[in-house]
Amino acid sequence: MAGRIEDYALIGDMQTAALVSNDGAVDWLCLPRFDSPAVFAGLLGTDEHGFWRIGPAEPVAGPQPAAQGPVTDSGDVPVPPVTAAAPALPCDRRRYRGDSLILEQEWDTQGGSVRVIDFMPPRHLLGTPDVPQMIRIVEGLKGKVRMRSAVRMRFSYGRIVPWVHRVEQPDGGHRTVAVAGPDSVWLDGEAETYGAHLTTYADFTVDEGERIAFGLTWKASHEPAPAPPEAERELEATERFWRDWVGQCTYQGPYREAVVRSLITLKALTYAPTGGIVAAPTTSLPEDLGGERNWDYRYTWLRDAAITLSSLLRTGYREEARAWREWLLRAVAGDPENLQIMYGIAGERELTESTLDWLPGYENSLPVRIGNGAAGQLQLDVYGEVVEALHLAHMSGLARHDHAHHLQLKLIGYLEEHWRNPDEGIWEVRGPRRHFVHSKVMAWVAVDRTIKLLEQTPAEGPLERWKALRDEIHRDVCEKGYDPDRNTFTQYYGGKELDASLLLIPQVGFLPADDKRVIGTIEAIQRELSTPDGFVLRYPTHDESGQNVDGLSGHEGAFLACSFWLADNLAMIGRVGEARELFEKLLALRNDLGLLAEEWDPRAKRQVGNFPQAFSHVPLIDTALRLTACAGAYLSTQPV
Ligand SMILES: OC[C@H]1O[C@H](O[C@H]2O[C@H](CO)[C@@H](O)[C@H](O)[C@H]2O)[C@H](O)[C@@H](O)[C@@H]1O
Repeated sequence: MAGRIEDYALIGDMQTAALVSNDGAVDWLCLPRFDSPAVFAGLLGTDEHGFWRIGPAEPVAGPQPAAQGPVTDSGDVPVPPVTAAAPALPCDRRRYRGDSLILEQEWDTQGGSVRVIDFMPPRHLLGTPDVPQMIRIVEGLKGKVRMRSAVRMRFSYGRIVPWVHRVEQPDGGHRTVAVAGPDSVWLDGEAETYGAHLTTYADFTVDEGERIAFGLTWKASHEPAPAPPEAERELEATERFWRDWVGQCTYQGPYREAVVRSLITLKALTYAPTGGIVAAPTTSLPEDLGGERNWDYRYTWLRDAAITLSSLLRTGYREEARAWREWLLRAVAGDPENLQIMYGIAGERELTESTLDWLPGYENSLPVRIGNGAAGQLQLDVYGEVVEALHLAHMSGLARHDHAHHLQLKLIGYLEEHWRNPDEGIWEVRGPRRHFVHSKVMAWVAVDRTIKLLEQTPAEGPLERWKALRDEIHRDVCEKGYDPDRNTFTQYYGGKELDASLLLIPQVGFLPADDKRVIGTIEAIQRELSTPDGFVLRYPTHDESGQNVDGLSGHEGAFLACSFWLADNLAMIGRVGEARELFEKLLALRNDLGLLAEEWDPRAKRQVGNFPQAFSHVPLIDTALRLTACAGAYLSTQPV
């Protein structure tokens, strides 16, 4: 059974990622890409939908839970029956190894102590870019510990039981292959395996100082068998890769641990071959436990990717920005009329939404969706976010790119014609299109940054006309999107509702932070959209009569990005103590490994939504930079 969302750790190779529970189970793994069907989908169902657990097969140290089974007359503890797949014992400690994506989980048992080291070597290190691997090394720390590995592969998101057979190995290693349709998955290990209950087991004992490795490799099923992984060599190379990557970080402030973990997480969400960035590596982790607010995030949203790039640029990472700019130019090639708000990680446009009806869902949250219908929406803010990212890339010294320049001018040409239209807005609301204030503000950003570009470079463009356009949008928002009676901007023109995306108004420079309308909006959001803990909802999901306003049933949690934006705004208006307090409360919501989902359920006191989520880690970094700058401690030359 799947654990709480915060029980999971992320490992990945920058082409796909796995979630590993604190009981040693890999409950989510899509192969070979982030958006491929999962081979382990236990996260969205049960063990029947696939998992790979490695953990102790003997009682843990200390008082025993009832389910451990009797001790025999001889004093031996029986190996648990194979029907139980493997005992699921939460580890006693876990951490990432230094600043890396290498996970270490440790258990203390009656026989001793053991560590399981999990990682996915970045594929360019392997020289076989199309062949993902996951490696798990069991290390004896103390005494002698009986262990069990249980692998249940279920291809096609838990639906297909593959053909599994053992393959003789000349060197005495143990190899099993599972095949179904286009996929083959190869399990290598130094321990002998046996099959039972459509599961592959290995029971073994690890002594102090001993290391026993397992590897799982995906290959297209029509191709020759892959070489077994060289676990220790790949561990070393993976550790070196992350050490070198983190070494480029320019941030040295007081929140370094949180910032670095967020940066590593963002890097893990990038798809290395193309420069695309997924919003999260999961689908359908619910925003409302047991509800229908379940979405597939394994795609590249222009919005999420653009803000991710801004954070990476601000902390010294230029290569990712260059790669994403190339991705963007390929993905959006063509008429700006056809711009989508999101694409596949290689720029695919067809992201048709469907449901996987055989999966019971995470804690019965149905439906489980793949694809995302939001791909067909109109979200005008995206133009602002993309142009802002291109602008920042330019300001950070990334070499001018003629196509990027041309694209930017084309986007403004499109906006000039369309900014007056209603849209679905930043929150992708599945209700009627509206004149969302945030969308108009971001249209202003797009025009503003393009004017700055034209002023700074010898490029051609209708500068005066666009200056007039910029003024017109500004006037329109201030007239129609601001409620003078309540001294606050509103969610949409003529509406009364608030929206946390309005917190971006001072951040993007639409109005200065000390403008009374900005301060009024911040205070109104604090009053009307805050949870009792002081976190922030994106918008009210219900009107005064209790009706849902976003086309969906149920409630959602506090939106973590918006809560960071509030902290950021408070710092901008000089309420730095309050900002710091809120920021630190938000940091405390991270799991023990520093990871954040999309939302926080203030009633259940649990993380909810897809995990880990770029849209949460980006504002964490941005607010950390802001607070550090407020303290005068951020000495980098990067813009904040
Ligand atoms: O809640 C409704 C919408 O939720 C998802 O969108 C959210 O996630 C996106 C990716 O991080 C983000 O860009 C967007 O601003 C969020 O609202 C979902 O993908 C949508 O289909 C859904 O309508």
